[in-house]
Amino acid sequence: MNAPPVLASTILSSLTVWQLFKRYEPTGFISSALLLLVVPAIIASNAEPLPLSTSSTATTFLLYWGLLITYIVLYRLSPFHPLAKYPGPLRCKISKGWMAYVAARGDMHRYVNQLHARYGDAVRVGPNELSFRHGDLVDPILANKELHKSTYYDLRVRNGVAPLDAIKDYGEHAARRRLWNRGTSATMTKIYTRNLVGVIDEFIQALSERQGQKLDMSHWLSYATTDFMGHMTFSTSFDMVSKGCDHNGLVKLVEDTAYACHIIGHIPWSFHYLSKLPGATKAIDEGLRIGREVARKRKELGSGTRDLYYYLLDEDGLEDVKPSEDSALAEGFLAIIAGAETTATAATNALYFLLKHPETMKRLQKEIHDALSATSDDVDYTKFMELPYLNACINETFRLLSPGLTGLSRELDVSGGDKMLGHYFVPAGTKVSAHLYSIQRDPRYFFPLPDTFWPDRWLNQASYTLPSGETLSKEEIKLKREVVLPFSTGQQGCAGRNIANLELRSLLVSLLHRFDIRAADGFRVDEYEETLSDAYVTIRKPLYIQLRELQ
Ligand code: HEM
Repeated sequence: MNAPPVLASTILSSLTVWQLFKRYEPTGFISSALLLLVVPAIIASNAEPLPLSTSSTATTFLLYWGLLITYIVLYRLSPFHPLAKYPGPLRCKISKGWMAYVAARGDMHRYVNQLHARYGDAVRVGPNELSFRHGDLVDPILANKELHKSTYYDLRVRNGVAPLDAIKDYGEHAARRRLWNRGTSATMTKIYTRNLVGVIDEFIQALSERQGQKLDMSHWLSYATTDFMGHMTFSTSFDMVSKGCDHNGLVKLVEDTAYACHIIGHIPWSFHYLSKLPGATKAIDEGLRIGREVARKRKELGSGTRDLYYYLLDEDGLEDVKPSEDSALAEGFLAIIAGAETTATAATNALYFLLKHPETMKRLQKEIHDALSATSDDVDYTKFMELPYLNACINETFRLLSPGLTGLSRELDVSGGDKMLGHYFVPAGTKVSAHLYSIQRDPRYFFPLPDTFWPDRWLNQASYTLPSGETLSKEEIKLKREVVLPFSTGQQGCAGRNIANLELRSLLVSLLHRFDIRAADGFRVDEYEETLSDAYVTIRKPLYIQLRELQ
């Protein structure tokens, strides 16, 4: 063998392997190792005896990998790529590595928003990925059974067992979702209210003992919501409120796991390799392990306890085929990550906006005081759902800062053919998302003051007075309610939305009824929003406040 044949076989085999990658996207460890390591090793071993530079092992490997990368980049930038006509930054078109980097920075919500401002309603945010900023595409993306959850969710799957939110097959999803629906029904929500009242009483008492101190409400709300999830789901207490700290590291663990999943989720195949490196995927493994452990402990309690896990384990025996132990355990971490931090974020975000707009806080407190003074001592928490200004403040909080800041990623099956989404042609195999953060601030749907916290827009009145004093008629106000979807929509929408809505209102009402709330001395309130980190769920930084009990 001499140099020209070695060069020719390297070019030929790298071309063939590139075609294989393009067509079948092999991500398994063995198939990838075979194509990326064994093929060049065979070429190199044939070339080894010759003292030519092209025949050295290192040169062959470098040439082979270099050629593969070149084909991939050239193809992704070429007019032959199926997404060639969609605009977007060069680095997004070349590799998802860039978006993984943006995810690591924590400001993907703002970055994609800027891309839409620059490139328009449809942006190519990855080599095979589109983001849409169009109100009419939200439902066709999130509630469309021709799309399924993208590979972004694959990291949640262990040994072939997926938690509910990572199940792609709609039939399988419906069967598992049935269990969740029983456990989060209206009847069960009423039963959980007892847990909620207990947690909130303890929470308010703990805060009351800390009046005048500088408190991080971001943390305290996590303690309350995590404790509630513990009682409601596993009949256990995580004791965070009573201890006044994240003593078991659960909140930190949820954040670390979400952050790691969010970065690696952009390049899911890399997980195979990273998981082989000591410590590289520790946060994800640990999160799933703890979730299973908590769930296993609950299972050992037996079927005498009627909590959410009672239904996830099908302890009432309503299913023909009982859920496997593995699938029930897989729901453990989902319950914690989906239920606790999301609600804590919603409540902290609402408080942040209220601190920024003290006149709104005052008006809301008046509504709450009037409502509560008209009721008996035994407060009916479900009544909080009917307070119009509270609902307006919560809707406005969700519009500007939903707890999930990123667009939820969906995928068009490779085998399902190309589709039209609105007037956009979307080739098979493309990942798509509706960028709610951008849509929910779009002046075409929310006018006036699309970027401003102005809850009045949600009230049903004949005319509206803006903070500037200007008056607008109802007809001049734009409010596209149906695109404010903090809980997503369709079959895969939030399973706990009723519970979350009740919990959120109960927390805010209890706080605002009992305390005068101010930003802690020296704390710049704006800092809170600037430091929010988008990790699929929001990772919050401190919101420092001081409380004084109202007489
Ligand atoms: C304000 C609080 C909450 C918000 C904003 C929220 C938001 C969401 C969103 C956007 C999804 C869809 C995720 C996706 O498609 O990737 C979701 C799914 C889910 N949520 Fe919530 N959630 C909240 C509270 C809760 C609570 C309290 C629970 C549990 C009781 C819960 C349980 C779930 C579950 C199980 C799913 C997966 C649903 C499925 O795949 O069918 N969530 N949530």
